[in-house]
Amino acid sequence: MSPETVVLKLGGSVVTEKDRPETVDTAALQRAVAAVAESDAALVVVHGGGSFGHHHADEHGVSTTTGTRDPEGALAIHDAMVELNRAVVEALQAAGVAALPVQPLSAAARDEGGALSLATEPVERLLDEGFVPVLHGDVIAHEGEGVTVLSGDELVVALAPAVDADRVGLCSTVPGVLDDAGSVVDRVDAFADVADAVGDSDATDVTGGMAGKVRALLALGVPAQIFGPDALGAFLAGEAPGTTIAGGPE
Ligand SMILES: Nc1ncnc2c1ncn2[C@@H]1O[C@H](COP(=O)(O)OP(=O)(O)OP(=O)(O)O)[C@@H](O)[C@H]1O
Ligand SMILES: C=C(C)CCOP(=O)(O)O
Repeated sequence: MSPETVVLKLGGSVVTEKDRPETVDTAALQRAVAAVAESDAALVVVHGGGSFGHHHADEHGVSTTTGTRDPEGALAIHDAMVELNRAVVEALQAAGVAALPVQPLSAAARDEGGALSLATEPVERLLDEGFVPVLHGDVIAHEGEGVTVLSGDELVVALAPAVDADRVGLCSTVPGVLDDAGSVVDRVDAFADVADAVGDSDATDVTGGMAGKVRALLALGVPAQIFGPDALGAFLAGEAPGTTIAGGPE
């Protein structure tokens, strides 16, 4: 039987110290990498910005909808993400994972309405050839705006159908989507279920924190899990920890 295909996002808040500019959380990254190295799945890994991308994007006033035409600002955001990507890829390779970087700036764009197009063939082919493509949130060309931020959550939504993912997981610092009382919500079928509870990130974050994540995953055709770092091994072993975001048409 061929292994299942899994799209996994490692939250920037997991692999970096989100409140300290451009700082990798080496211990957390190592724990995540160790769990990934144990997995038999055909994996596509995506990681977020954490204290690398968000801090620069915020400084240059760039979000997923508001762009910049300042090439130096755009390069500063991109370079920070490439640096984090290199740290993730090197940590994965050191653990024996056949990781290779894929940079969205050269593979994705938005139209005037913000709709994303992503060239997924390189990712599909790398996967077929036994590699683990590692993509990252980035800046991408946006019609009428210059460049805007592309979040890792959007990448997950675009990649899952392209690679015919069996499962999708978002590993963040929280154990799942939390309700008003702070308990993990088992399942979300529509944004209205959690609209009052979900909000932005606690740290500098230009892509919408948990609210953005839930909205993005609801657009997906397969169920997705949101869970914390302690549950990464369980998710990769086939369990459904944290919150299930039901996906499919709302
Ligand atoms: N109801 C909620 N349940 C859980 N987290 C919430 C909720 N409302 C807001 N949040 C915030 O959303 C954050 C998770 O989103 P965030 O974008 O920071 O995660 P990430 O994907 O791990 O990081 P990055 O965006 O850097 O990749 C939590 O740390 C918390 O601060
Ligand atoms: C801030 C940048 C460049 C990437 C954001 O990706 P995210 O952390 O997945 O939302």
